[in-house]
Amino acid sequence: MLGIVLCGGQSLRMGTDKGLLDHQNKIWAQVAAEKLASLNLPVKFSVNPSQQEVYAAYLGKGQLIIDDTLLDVRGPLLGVLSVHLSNPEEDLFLLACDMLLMEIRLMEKLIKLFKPDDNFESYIFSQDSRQEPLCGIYKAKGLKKIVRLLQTNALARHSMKCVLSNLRICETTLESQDYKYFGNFNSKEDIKGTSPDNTPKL
Ligand SMILES: Nc1nc2c(ncn2[C@@H]2O[C@H](COP(=O)(O)OP(=O)(O)OP(=O)(O)O)[C@@H](O)[C@H]2O)c(=O)[nH]1
Repeated sequence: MLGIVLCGGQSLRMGTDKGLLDHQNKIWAQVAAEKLASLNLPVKFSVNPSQQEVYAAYLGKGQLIIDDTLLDVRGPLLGVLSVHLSNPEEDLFLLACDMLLMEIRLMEKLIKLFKPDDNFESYIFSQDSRQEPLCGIYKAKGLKKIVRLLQTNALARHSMKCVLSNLRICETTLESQDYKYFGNFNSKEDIKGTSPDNTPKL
């Protein structure tokens, strides 16, 4: 299984590339990578073509998987499918670079549930029946199915939500006290609202 830090977004609400923001002297992309690495996963970073140079300078070119601009999708799904097409046999553990509060113990729960040969194609959390697609496991066999749906124009919407609706999901309901770890930071306002312990520096 590969650990994938998704950092290829436009960061329009933040106004500056979220993955490169500083948190306790590390860039957000690295903070997420360390969480994945602590699960003993090799880690790569999913970025868009315009980010290639700057991310290579921080992380090394070999660490990056660049979005495939020929795919007719956008957003996180573009990152996920680009990673899948360049690593078609790998199951993926995705983590968005802006989920700074994610706890490793929660990610470990998904790893413990994961069985390479069971029937499930994805392992995710949900809160109040809202699924959390950007911290979760996606099996290669499920992503192959999504690519097939896309190629035959049968993926109704090009969103992670729609991806999940087409996969056999092992869904774990979060305890309410764990909801806060799924918060993500999209704007400078979001960052201001964090507790002193978790305040990322800009
Ligand atoms: N590789 C890749 N990752 C993406 C893409 N779009 C979004 N992501 C990642 O998916 C996660 C969720 O993205 P959003 O916060 O919804 O979008 P964003 O583009 O980062 O931010 P906004 O422009 O403010 O919407 C983040 O970790 C993004 O870096 C994309 O086109 N390619």
